[in-house]
This record gives sequence, C-alpha cells and structure tokens, in this order.
Amino acid sequence: MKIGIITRVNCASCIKIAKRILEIIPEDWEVFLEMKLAMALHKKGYNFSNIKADILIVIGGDGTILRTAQFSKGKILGINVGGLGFLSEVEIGSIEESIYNLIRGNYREYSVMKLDVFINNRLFGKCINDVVIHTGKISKIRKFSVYIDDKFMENTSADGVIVATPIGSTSYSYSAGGPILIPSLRAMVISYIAPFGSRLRPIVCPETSSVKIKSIGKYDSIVILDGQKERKINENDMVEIRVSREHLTFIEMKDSFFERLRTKLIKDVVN
Ligand SMILES: NC(=O)c1ccc[n+]([C@@H]2O[C@H](COP(=O)([O-])OP(=O)(O)OC[C@H]3O[C@@H](n4cnc5c(N)ncnc54)[C@H](O)[C@@H]3O)[C@@H](O)[C@H]2O)c1
Ligand SMILES: Nc1ncnc2c1ncn2[C@@H]1O[C@H](COP(=O)(O)OP(=O)(O)OP(=O)(O)O)[C@@H](O)[C@H]1O
Repeated sequence: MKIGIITRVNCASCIKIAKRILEIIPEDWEVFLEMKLAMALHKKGYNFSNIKADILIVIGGDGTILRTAQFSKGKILGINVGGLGFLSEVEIGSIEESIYNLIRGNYREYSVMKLDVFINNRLFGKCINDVVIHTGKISKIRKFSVYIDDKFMENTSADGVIVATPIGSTSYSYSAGGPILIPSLRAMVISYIAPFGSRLRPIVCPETSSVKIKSIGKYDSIVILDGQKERKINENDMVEIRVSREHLTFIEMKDSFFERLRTKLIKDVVN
C-alpha cells in the first residue's frame, strides 16, 4: 500500500497528527510525505505533483484537500484541523479510530466529478469544486457572455461567474445564491457573483454540456480553479468548461453528505 501524507502549511498540530499516524500505519506501507511536512520531520519529502499513492491522508482543511487534488494522485481521506473542513471526513477526536479503520479496509468510497478547463482550446487545468472567472479589478464590473453547447445564452454584467460541480455547489456557488446539487448528480451549475440588474438566476446544465464563457471589457479577468490555480484572461480569450473523464475518489467512514450539510453548512441557520 502506497500512502501520501500532506499537511496544511505552517500547521504545527497537523505535523503532530502526521507523526502519530506514522507510528500507527503498518511498516510495510510505502509512505510519501509532502515536502514541507517531510522537512519538519527531517525525512525524505516529495513535491505534490510527485505524490502518486493509493491513499492520500490530507491533514488540514478544504483548501489543503483542493490543493492536493490539483497536483497529487490517490483516494483522499481528509482530516479536518481547524477550519470548516466540508470535504474532510475525520474530525480531531476520531483520528486514531479512523486510521485503524483505514488499515482494516473498513471504509466506503465515493467518486466526485472533475471539470476540465480550457483557455483558447488549450487545457489550463482540472478542478473538483469550481471554476471562477472574476473581474481582475476590484469594483470594475465585467460583462460575461455565456454559451451552452455553443448556443448563446446571455450577456450578464457581474463581478464574476462560477461554474461549479455538485461537490463545489456548497461553496462559492452557494454563497452566490446557487442551488445545492446532491453529489451523485452528474451536472454543473452556473452562478453569478453580484449580478448587476439581471433577473438571470443560477442555471444547471447536464454533464454532457460544454460551457463557454468570454469576459468582455477593457480590463483583464482572472480564471481561478478551486482557489488554487489562476491565470489572467482578456476579452479575446475563450474559457471552455467540460466535465472531465477523470474523477476523484474520497474515502468515507461515517459522515454522509447530508450529515455534513446539516453540521457544516446550515448549522447557523437551523440551530
Ligand atoms: N464567498 C465564498 O463563499 C468563497 C469565496 C472564494 C472562494 N470560495 C471557495 O473556496 C474554495 C477554495 O477553498 P480554500 O479553503 O482554498 O479557500 P478559502 O480558504 O478562501 O476558504 C473558502 C471557504 O470555503 C470552504 N469550502 C471549500 N470547499 C468547499 C465545499 N466544497 N463545500 C463547502 N465549503 C467549501 C472552505 O472550508 C472555506 O471555509 C473555492 O473552490 C471556492 O469554492 C468561496
Ligand atoms: N502544503 C501546502 N502548501 C502550500 N499551500 C498550502 C498547503 N496546504 C494548504 N495550503 C493553502 O492554504 C489554504 C488554506 O488551507 P485550508 O483551506 O486547508 O485551511 P483552512 O482555510 O483553515 O480550512 P478550511 O478551508 O476547511 O476552512 C489553501 O487554500 C491552500 O491553498
């Protein structure tokens, strides 16, 4: 078994948890430590992109998972240390129990879709949450032309446009007024950030669709994948988003999606 262990940067408690995990896992498991964690433990380390394992234990929060998903290969078990940890499966109090379950193979798996993002027909990258096309200048609105399957849908003036997956529908798109897509749904949702005077509401399209977006105006915009990778674009650039043939697998031990929804998303409203 090949195991990758990645921690949030500058997180002493994450490093401590990683050390404990190294004491528990079987000696015959091959371990790949992310570079910064390895340096803290005075062991051999690997860049994110060189970590290709059966299982990736990610200790931190959502962003560390999203960053790992950008660059590393493997099924992800997230251990939440500190933040919201919506994508994380394990909370602080059940780390050892979860690692023993992992060793015994006592877990379920679920796959989430990825998006392929092209700029001018060249693959820019993939993401599991969302693609955000945002104005590059604060308080300078952009006009976004959106095409679905090459059919013109609408020009909307806004701060930005979000194309989210089901797993990402509970993040930026949700904050922008978008719907929650159940993770098993194979679809994308297009939401707008602060749309100006538009009656256009978020729109859901099938996994087979191609979504093309141009950002019109003399200032640049920025394309951001999962908050982890970005590139400037201008009005001559065309961004195309399609559901990828690749997917990402998460390890699940207890929390169902609805449990995470109740406890991590609507908790402030309901309780
Ligand atoms: N206003 C907003 O809600 C807003 C703004 C910018 C980015 N984001 C999200 O942040 C993500 C990047 O995460 P980060 O931690 O690096 O950024 P970050 O540190 O700015 O955190 C953004 C927040 O979104 C939460 N989050 C991330 N993925 C989620 C998901 N699938 N469902 C529910 N909540 C989720 C994180 O836990 C964190 O609380 C982007 O993919 C985007 O979806 C949200
Ligand atoms: N090992 C790393 N190397 C470089 N950057 C990292 C690393 N781990 C995390 N980051 C960056 O730090 C940001 C914040 O990390 P993370 O989201 O895990 O913490 P958090 O915000 O406290 O948790 P949550 O997102 O669950 O609220 C991430 O967006 C990610 O880009």
